Amino acid sequence: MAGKVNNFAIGLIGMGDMGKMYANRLSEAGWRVNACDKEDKYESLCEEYGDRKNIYIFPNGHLVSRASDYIIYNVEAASIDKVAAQYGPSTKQGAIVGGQTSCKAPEIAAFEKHLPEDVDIVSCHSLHGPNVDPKGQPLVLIKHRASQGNFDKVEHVLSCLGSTHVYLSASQHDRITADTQAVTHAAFLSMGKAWHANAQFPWEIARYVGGIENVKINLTLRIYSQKWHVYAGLAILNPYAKEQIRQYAQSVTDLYKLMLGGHREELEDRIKEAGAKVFGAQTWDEDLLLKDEVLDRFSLGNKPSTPLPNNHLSLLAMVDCWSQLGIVPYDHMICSTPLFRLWLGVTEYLFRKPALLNDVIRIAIEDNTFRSDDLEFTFAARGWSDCVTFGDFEGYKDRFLSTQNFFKGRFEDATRVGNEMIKTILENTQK
Ligand SMILES: NC(=O)C1=CN([C@@H]2O[C@H](COP(=O)(O)OP(=O)(O)OC[C@H]3O[C@@H](n4cnc5c(N)ncnc54)[C@H](OP(=O)(O)O)[C@@H]3O)[C@@H](O)[C@H]2O)C=CC1
Ligand SMILES: O=C(O)C(=O)Cc1ccc(O)cc1
Repeated sequence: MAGKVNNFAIGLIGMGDMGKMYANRLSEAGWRVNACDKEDKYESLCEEYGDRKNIYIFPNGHLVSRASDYIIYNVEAASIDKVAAQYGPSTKQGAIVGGQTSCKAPEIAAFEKHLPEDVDIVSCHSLHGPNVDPKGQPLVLIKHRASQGNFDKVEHVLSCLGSTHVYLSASQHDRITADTQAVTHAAFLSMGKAWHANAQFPWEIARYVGGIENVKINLTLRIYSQKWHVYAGLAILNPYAKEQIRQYAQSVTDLYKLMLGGHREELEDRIKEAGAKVFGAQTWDEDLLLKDEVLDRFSLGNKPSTPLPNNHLSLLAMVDCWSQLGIVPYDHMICSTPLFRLWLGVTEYLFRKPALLNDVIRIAIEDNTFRSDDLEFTFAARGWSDCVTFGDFEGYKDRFLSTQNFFKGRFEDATRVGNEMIKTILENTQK
């Protein structure tokens, strides 16, 4: 398909972080973009985009929908039903509609319910945040109700992002992202909650500085510096996420009890069995995915001469969780976010160094110093799991915002250091 399809206009409903990223990229590629957010943002969006070539701001989604050939909803996952009900019936005849929300079950249900029958449905999901270069990152494309011609048009339009296209059904998408995203976030959210509960800034404590601790700290702060609704939406609304997050909390609890009870043999067997199930079939490259010299560079604090030991409950539980659910995380690489790749990288780091893993198991049994930290981590994992199981958006929001507030003084530093870290590690791991 050559160039732009005759006067084919893209509509964007929702001009938050992701909507703006799409608007900028698509307009730069030469597409006409009709965009809106809520009516009260009309003036400020007109000011921001007034002299931008190819971007036309409208007061609301009715006006965007009737003037556009391919409309992408970029709103909060929890609002998709309401917003599609509002603007769906105004969709131009024969147009294509899609959503870019992180969870597809509610999005597809909303489109089926509210869109006229002559409208095709092709959804998408960029598996990265708004400040990451989309080039080479996975972009899921879902041909839910569409002619091949219309699907090809969508693919042609979105090719300007330079992402790697992944073709899935809505339910395959939700199953995979429950693991790559929802469980990964649950682990980091729990670390943040536990540090907060113990009033610790982890970069100030010897136990938490250096090596893989830097990854944990930087990624935790990165998540807490973002919008709560993104994380709440993709966990609470994903039909598969409840089970996976529940298993993570169960694995944390089981391992913590084995540590508390001093059951060394049982702990060791369970961890090593889990490791064999998850990593056993891997043929490793010569190099570790992550290296100490690299990881040590990205600290928010000063590295102490003798860092204190750590039993890495959060990592052991992740591998146990994958093992209990029969998940091989490498099978999900097609849908991996940068965060997931780093999380898998640190678990791999631990499990590929037998001496380190043995040491971690020994510390877990013998060293009582961190029982209170681990207790808070266990409570936190259970708390997030309960929120998700009960569909408790308000509880999720309160839990998220209180810890966001605790860490907020360091978000600027953490984002700077975290961006550098992610860039360096991902460059190293893509070689
Ligand atoms: N942030 C990320 O890393 C990623 C997010 N996503 C998904 O993309 C979607 C958007 O996320 P993101 O851009 O980060 O979130 P934002 O909160 O930044 O953007 C959502 C925007 O939609 C607006 N909106 C809500 N209702 C309407 C309406 N009726 N008409 C027009 N606009 C409306 C919101 O306004 P208001 O704030 O006033 O409600 C807000 O400006 C979410 O579903 C998210 O899950 C996907 C990939 C990555
Ligand atoms: O990498 C992650 O997991 C993030 O936190 C960024 C993110 C958030 C929501 C998405 O739907 C996709 C990516």
